[in-house]
Amino acid sequence: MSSHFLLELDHVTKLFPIGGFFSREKMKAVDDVSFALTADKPEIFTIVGESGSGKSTLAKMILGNEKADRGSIRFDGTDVKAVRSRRDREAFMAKVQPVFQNPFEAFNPLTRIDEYLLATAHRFKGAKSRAEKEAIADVALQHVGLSMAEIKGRFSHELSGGQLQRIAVARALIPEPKLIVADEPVSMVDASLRMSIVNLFRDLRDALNVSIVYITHDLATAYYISDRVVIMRRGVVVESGDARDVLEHPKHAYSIALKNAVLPPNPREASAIIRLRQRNGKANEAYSGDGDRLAR
Ligand SMILES: Nc1ncnc2c1ncn2[C@@H]1O[C@H](COP(=O)(O)OP(=O)(O)OP(=O)(O)O)[C@@H](O)[C@H]1O
Repeated sequence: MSSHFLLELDHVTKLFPIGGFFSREKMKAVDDVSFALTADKPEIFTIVGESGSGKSTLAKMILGNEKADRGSIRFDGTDVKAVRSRRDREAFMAKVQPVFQNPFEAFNPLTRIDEYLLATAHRFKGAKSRAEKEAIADVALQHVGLSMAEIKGRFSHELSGGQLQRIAVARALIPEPKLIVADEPVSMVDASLRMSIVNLFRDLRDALNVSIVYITHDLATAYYISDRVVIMRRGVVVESGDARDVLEHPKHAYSIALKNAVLPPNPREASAIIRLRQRNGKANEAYSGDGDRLAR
């Protein structure tokens, strides 16, 4: 019985074809991943890994945009594969909202920013009059430290990346979701604003009881806001647990390398890591022992 889980991934695997049109070979982008978020208490659950480790594929499967080849993903007790009709899909999307990496791509430069929020208020909250839509949008904006008065009539190029990402979060809040899946939400945001955006997730967890799946390659922000983490390498979860335990005392060679690559203990070690990266192309390839990625 799994109804006490908000989100439950059970041995999830995703395969992608490799080697051209006639090849039958497939690689495991996500390989036998299991974890669960309880419905009892909201949390920030972070998926950490370098580029290509399968984080975004996992996010797409949780959002129902990619289907798992093996295993199951259940949200609020329902298999996301069973969410097929338009009506079920809308209901699912109201509960599980995405925030994407690039806020500049999320908004058409020719459309006024407030129009997105008003359209979302209409679609998910059934708001009809402009005043009603604006009131809903304003409440969501207040949660991210903005207001309708500040953004009304403005276009995306008139706002900073940080402001746009806050507006993207506000839009995600309008349907009153239970879960936000944020895929690298601060990597395109100015470094000086990153912490304020990730802090926002913490505030939302506490104020609105929303759980966050936070996907990042950045251990610093992961350490700062996560309740629990999983560390992924080449599709596989190599380590998981309480965020402080895992990030302060990583056990797997890859987690240790990832931590050292972000926070080099001393300059000599940092240079060694850089040399290793240069020699191998990627830090990933410097650590073997997790098997290959070909599907069998
Ligand atoms: N649609 C696709 N078709 C084929 N291969 C894919 C597809 N999407 C992802 N992959 C491959 O699956 C692997 C995992 O990719 P994914 O984007 O999930 O990783 P990631 O950890 O999110 O990395 P990044 O941060 O660079 O996006 C990569 O080797 C990628 O090339």
